[in-house]
Amino acid sequence: MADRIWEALARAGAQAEERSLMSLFDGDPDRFRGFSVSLGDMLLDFSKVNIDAPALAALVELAEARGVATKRDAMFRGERINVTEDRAVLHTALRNRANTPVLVDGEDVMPGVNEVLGRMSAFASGIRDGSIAASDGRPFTDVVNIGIGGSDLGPVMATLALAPYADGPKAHYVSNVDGAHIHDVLADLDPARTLFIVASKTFTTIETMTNAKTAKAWAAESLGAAADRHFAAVSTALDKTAAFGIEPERVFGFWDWVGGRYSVWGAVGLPVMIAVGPENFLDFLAGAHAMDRHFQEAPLARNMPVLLGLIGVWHRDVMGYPSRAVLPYDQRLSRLPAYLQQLDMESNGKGVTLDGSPVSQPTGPIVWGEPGTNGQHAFYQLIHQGTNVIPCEFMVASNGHEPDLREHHELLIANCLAQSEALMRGRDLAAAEKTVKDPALAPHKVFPGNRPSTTLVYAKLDPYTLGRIIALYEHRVFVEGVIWDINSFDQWGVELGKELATALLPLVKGGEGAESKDGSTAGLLGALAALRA
Ligand SMILES: O=P(O)(O)OC[C@H]1O[C@H](O)[C@H](O)[C@@H](O)[C@@H]1O
Repeated sequence: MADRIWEALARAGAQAEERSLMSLFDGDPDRFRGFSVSLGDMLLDFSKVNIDAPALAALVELAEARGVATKRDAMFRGERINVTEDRAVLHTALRNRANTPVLVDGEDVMPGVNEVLGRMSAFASGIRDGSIAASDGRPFTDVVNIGIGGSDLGPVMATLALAPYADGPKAHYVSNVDGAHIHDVLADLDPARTLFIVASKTFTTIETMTNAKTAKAWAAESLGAAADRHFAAVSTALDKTAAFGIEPERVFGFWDWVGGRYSVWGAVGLPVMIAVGPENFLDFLAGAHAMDRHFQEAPLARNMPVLLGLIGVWHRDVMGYPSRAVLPYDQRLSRLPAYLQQLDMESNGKGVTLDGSPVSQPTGPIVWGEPGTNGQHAFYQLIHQGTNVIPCEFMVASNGHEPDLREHHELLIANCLAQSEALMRGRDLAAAEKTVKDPALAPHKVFPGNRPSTTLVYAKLDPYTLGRIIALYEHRVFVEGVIWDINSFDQWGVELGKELATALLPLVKGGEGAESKDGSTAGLLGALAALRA
């Protein structure tokens, strides 16, 4: 069944190679309506993807044949779909604002979810109003989250995205084990007014533990034993947070059924909640919940995450494009590409199917991007005229948060729409010749065009909309993972480097044994040792 659909898709792809994107609009005046999908004020336009109605129908048929709906329902029901770690996948329960029961092994997880959310809200409110004070009784002015990967990227991205809503203590983030990171963050802070949140699902991650120890020593240097009152933790490993000396009432837990890169909706979101307040944080959850409901209820052919996933599969597997660019025309989404790199590439950068056999087709693409308009003045050259076709995913709000700067926003929107139009239209040699005096220059001014893009528009980047955007991308990754028959919820690929780093550390410190390494690694160890000041 699926083979037949793939064959039909391959034929559709060959046709698309021969056809101009513009011709699809010529043949269908209603194309925008047919090739876009809405959820409230949010609209995803995919009419500038080189796909026609039969190809779209074949993709939807593929989603049906691969069991996207059944697997989606199994995820929401709490089945152990993360088979290699034997875990359920229930980040959706963290934002289940309907509070309907969600069972794992027959037990409803919602009371626990609500309890942590309630404790987070009380703690965040206490920090914000000063009733939970620093050791000298004054309010905290700064919060430093120490975490990495899923315990960092989500809160960093969301804190920046929701900056207009931030009225609490200032949030800072330390992730890199490079001492430069914690050094530069602490340089401007007063230990007497700083709260640290040590966020680590496992509470073993070497970067986070190293940074946490350094932070503790820094705080203790001026506060002595009172430094303990400047620490909180977010983890699933409550024994380890206790061993680190963090009081149990300052520990916010989550569960093994929440993957790190899917964890911003729960305790990992604590620094965001402290910055913007519990109400805004709940709006963020409500937005994600609205997208969850849409994903569960809308027919596949009108389902935003399903369609975005199918477009991803079309570009990756049918058209053979190796990467995709995420281009938010929204400065406050400038950390979204980095966030999506973990979400997408750690989830779908896999080479074996669920049963361990090699995949038979390309899986997750390379995801990258920067906000527009900055990207236009940097890498868009390659997107327009380079030799790879890079599908672009634009996003832009109808309104900024700065009503006095409306002209800026109009320019932003004009640039966003101009880019997708230029990518689609291109400019042929005849048109290029008209723009130059010297005909030898004309080929340099040719734009191949026919370059696909999607555009997501929304009223305003508020907490509810941010929740919808992130949940949209989470489910898109899920849909693609189901079609590729891979496990989107494990991350074995990050292990080998960690093991080797542990083994290399004694050699970096000057220990014997470099000769047991390959020639390059031994040579680099020697070169770095020789340069050591
Ligand atoms: O939250 P932690 O247990 O400290 O993990 C932090 C990160 O490190 C791991 O190596 C994984 O690649 C990520 O998925 C995870 O988010």
